Amino acid sequence: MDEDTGHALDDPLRTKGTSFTHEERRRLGLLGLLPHAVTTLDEQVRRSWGEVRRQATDLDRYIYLRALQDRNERLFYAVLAADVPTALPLVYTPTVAEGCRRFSEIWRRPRGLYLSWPDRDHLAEALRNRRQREVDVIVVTDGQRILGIGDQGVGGMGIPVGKLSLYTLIGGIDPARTLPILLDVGTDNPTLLDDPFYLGWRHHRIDDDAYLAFVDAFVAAVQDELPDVLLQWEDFATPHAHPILERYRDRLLTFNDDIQGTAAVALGALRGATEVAGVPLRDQQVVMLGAGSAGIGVMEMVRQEMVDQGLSPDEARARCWVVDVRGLLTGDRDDLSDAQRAFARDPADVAGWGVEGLPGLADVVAHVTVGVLLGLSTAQGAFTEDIVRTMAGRVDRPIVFPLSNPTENAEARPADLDAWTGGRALIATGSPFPPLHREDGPDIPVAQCNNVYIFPAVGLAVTAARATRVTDGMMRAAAGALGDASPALSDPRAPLLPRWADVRDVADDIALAVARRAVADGVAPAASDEDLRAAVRRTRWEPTYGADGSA
Ligand SMILES: NC(=O)C1=CN([C@@H]2O[C@H](COP(=O)(O)OP(=O)(O)OC[C@H]3O[C@@H](n4cnc5c(N)ncnc54)[C@H](OP(=O)(O)O)[C@@H]3O)[C@@H](O)[C@H]2O)C=CC1
Ligand SMILES: CC(=O)C(=O)O
Ligand SMILES: [Mg+2]
Repeated sequence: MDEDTGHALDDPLRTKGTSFTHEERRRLGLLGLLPHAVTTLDEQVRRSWGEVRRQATDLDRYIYLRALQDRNERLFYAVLAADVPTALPLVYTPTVAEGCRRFSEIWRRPRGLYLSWPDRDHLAEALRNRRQREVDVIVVTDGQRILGIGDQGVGGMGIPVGKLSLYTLIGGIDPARTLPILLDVGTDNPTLLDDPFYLGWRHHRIDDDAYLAFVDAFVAAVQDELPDVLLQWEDFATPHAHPILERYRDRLLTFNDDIQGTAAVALGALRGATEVAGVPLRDQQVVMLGAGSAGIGVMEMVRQEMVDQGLSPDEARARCWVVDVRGLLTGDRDDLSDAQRAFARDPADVAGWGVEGLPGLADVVAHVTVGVLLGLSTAQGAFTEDIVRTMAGRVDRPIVFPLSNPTENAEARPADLDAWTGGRALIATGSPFPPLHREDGPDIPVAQCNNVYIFPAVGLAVTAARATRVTDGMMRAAAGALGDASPALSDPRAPLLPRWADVRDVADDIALAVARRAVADGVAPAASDEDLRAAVRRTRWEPTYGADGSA
């Protein structure tokens, strides 16, 4: 009984803490190990929220919730589910950014796998040591581009842990079947290299061929051990993100969240926005500030959507403008990747503008009737009052999405956008912001256009449908289903994306659309809609206590 006793109380996936009944306590050898009272899960949830609120700062709340996750996973998810809008900013952006920055300082217990360069010849062994035997979803990062806060080395682990908790909360993926992984190939962050408490491999980053060989070895180990797993790449720096995706997308069940997930959520939010603006995407001029993985990924999907709405590829391209830290992407630049080059403008397009050097965002907005302004640049405040007022002087309903994370990286604050446009801007942000105040009616919530609307549903879809690949069509299907769920389609004053209270129902709808497309694309076994719907339902894990303490 001794070992079982330890398991029932200490195993975070099985414990019920004070909710073990007296009968269970006798049967599992727990008698005397708990105070007498038997609480319900609901009481535990309320008590935990009291604890969360009593913490002094959001970082303390993050630490409390992460500790709860390590202690009792079902309670942790029941706590999150009880108040998603309050919980999300604590376990995800913006607080997770602080959790990553201070990862070594706030370290409590291990979770997931740390695959370090010095152990490169033993990756398969390390993978075999995982606590979870069967795994549906891996989220992996190398910590180099964490949100908009750069290289966090081993601290990047906060992101796979956080994303996977949302796979469970929103997508219903069984937490026992999720695996966060950190590839520790060093860090170029001088603060971390100098930090005596830094827990990662204290070394500058490995790069180039050696880096790619390490990633190859990691993928080979995953394929051997977990051939059916969904492998999500997260927060890789742009020079690695695209090449890695291209290398594996036709060989594995895999996708890059920053490139593809962000694209799908942005397109989903644009659906409601263009509807309210009364100008379809095919008739908009779209400007993206930021030409990293996320910005280019979004623009690729935007352009494809314009083509689907009837434009030729060249016509669609002519409506897309991408600006990075140097300025507009133009064909005469020699610093562009292939993915960026696809959006480079002919220098002749801007020759008549009379601008010295490369046009910047303000120049583009001054010379083009921009209807959609998107930001994935990490550049705080880059959507200035002048830029936004100029844009709003040309179009009735300017669509402005400052999407960079965390909060301090946003290209503009919604309240400012609202003021500068006289309430006409259609806004969505990457991190949460307070609602917009209205004198003549209720406050208007700001949609959070974050890939969290997409990746949990994609995970649910591929798990339920037993898909073997993530196709572009599946990501488009996700965008379409999310767009269909936009509250703004039926009420122009409503937010562009669904309320958090509805996010799990919306995830089911997205998952069904993605699963259906997986079958249509031939990457999942044939199944009827009814079968897929039932599979989605069956796959969804719920945070409840079973009838006894054994499972
Ligand atoms: N809302 C969401 O769901 C998501 C949001 N994001 C956010 O998007 C941001 C970017 O991510 P990602 O693309 O991966 O990051 P990158 O660092 O790869 O890309 C940033 C891009 O912005 C450019 N840039 C930097 N500073 C400026 C500036 N002052 N003016 C104009 N352009 C600038 C960079 O140019 P250069 O390379 O020349 O320096 C680069 O092209 C992050 O903040 C991230 O958190 C990402 C994914 C999802
Ligand atoms: C949301 C997200 O994936 C990012 O900011 O990187
Ligand atoms: Mg990311």
